[in-house]
Amino acid sequence: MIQTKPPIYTTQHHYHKPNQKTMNNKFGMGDMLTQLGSLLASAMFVWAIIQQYFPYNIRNFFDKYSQRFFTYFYPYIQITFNELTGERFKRSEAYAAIETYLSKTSSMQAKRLKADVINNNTQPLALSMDDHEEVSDEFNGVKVYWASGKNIQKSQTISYYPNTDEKRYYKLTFHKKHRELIVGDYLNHVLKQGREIKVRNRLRKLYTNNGSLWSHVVFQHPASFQTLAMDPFKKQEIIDDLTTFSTAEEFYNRIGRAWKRGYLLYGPPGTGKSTMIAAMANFLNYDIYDLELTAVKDNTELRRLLIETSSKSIIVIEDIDCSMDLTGQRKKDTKEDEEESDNTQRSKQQMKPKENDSSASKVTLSGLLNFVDGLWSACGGDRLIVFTTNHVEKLDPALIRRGRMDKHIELSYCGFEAFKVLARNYLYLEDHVLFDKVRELLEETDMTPADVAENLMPKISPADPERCLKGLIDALMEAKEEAVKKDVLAVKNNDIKVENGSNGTV
Ligand SMILES: Nc1ncnc2c1ncn2[C@@H]1O[C@H](COP(=O)(O)OP(=O)(O)OP(=O)(O)O)[C@@H](O)[C@H]1O
Ligand SMILES: [Mg+2]
Repeated sequence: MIQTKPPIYTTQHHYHKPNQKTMNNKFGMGDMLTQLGSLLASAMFVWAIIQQYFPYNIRNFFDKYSQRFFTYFYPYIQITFNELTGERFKRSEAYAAIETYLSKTSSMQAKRLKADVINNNTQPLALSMDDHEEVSDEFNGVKVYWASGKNIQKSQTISYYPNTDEKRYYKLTFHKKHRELIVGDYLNHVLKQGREIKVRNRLRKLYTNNGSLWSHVVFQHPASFQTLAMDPFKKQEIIDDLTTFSTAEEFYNRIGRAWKRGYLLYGPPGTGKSTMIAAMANFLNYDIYDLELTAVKDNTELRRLLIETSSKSIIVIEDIDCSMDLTGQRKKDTKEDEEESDNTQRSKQQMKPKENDSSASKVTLSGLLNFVDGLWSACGGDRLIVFTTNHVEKLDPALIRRGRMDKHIELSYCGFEAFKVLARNYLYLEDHVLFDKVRELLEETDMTPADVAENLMPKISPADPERCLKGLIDALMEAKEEAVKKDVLAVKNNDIKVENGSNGTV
């Protein structure tokens, strides 16, 4: 319920007195309180005069004793939260949380507001009540009052420019009979809510490491689970898993496990692994730390980097199989692997430093494992770690066992359900006569969502959905023919090898 009432303020010091009528009704003190009210009013008048005309130290003296006098009769408790705290006058976290918490109430109740732009216009204006405004709030049926104010101390030095020291504060007023509730549950609620809103409103960051240093840019990726093309049941399962994880702090505490979760995303290039990470970050409102392992000198540097990551973040290691020499097995098979891998994979390998390169990373598998379930787990707060790979079979089982990588998600070639998401996103199409043909071809051919998306991309303006679908069908038929040709060739090669006495293995 909203209720505003004019605050009573003196010119420099501000004293809040809740509405007299409300007090009478509420506490039934009748005439006695009316008289007390006029006594208080006269005292405040005298006080205002003192504030205006007396030197600072005399004012201070009167302040001290008048405060004691008021407190004696006053049935309300007041708590002040100053903006600046500590020796270095850092901005108080409590003040910031209260400001954020009161933003919504202030925008509805206060008559004078301050506005600020947050997040480079990506969010609505942040409103807070101006100095000397007051709003009310309710918690478990108990009404409390928040007033904003500032103390001004005139500078002692003489300067051409007016130099004042403004100390802002929020003052919380409530009846003393609710002391326990307000000081305990209510203030916890205010601080928690305030922090949560702040996290929601903050600019998220994408960190990348240059050697042992993180640098960041603002993370603004439009990917979302809505636009991610994949099987809807699988998608929902991932969303539920993320939601459960992000709200399970108490659960993790209770079972004595660090609040972390590992995801392994695997699948061919262009199936949406990186897109899914962006969608996860947007869904959870987390920062992303994109860790380039090849740029990390050794395990010590890795440790330092990881300890610096903040909570509510996703730590990503892309193409984990190419990032380091994870297993002896892989080293042995390198030659064969390269023959097997497709062009994209090969180019990824080429971008990584050579094994005998002296500047190559000396991060080891055990260093990484230590971080996944050792050191890293000791840093408080919720963190997700996501590994991606095109070749899950090459990873050391120790790295991806449950507990380290809790959830293994395969992102694969485009199915019909995934195609429908892309058709909706790219062409605003829910259904079309050509959909049946697309379904049939998708079942017979492997095409990545990236390729399907490229074919659905309108090439002319305004978009012609039928033309795009026909273009996709042509591409799918072409891919099907290619695949058939490849199969025929492979069978032929095999036959030749068998004729020549080879056992046909490659
Ligand atoms: N499942 C998908 N849903 C929506 N768009 C997708 C999907 N998969 C791929 N795309 C589109 O294809 C592009 C490439 O996808 P992405 O980079 O996520 O693939 P990847 O699996 O990370 O590939 P790589 O293994 O090469 O890193 C994206 O920009 C996105 O537009
Ligand atoms: Mg990728």
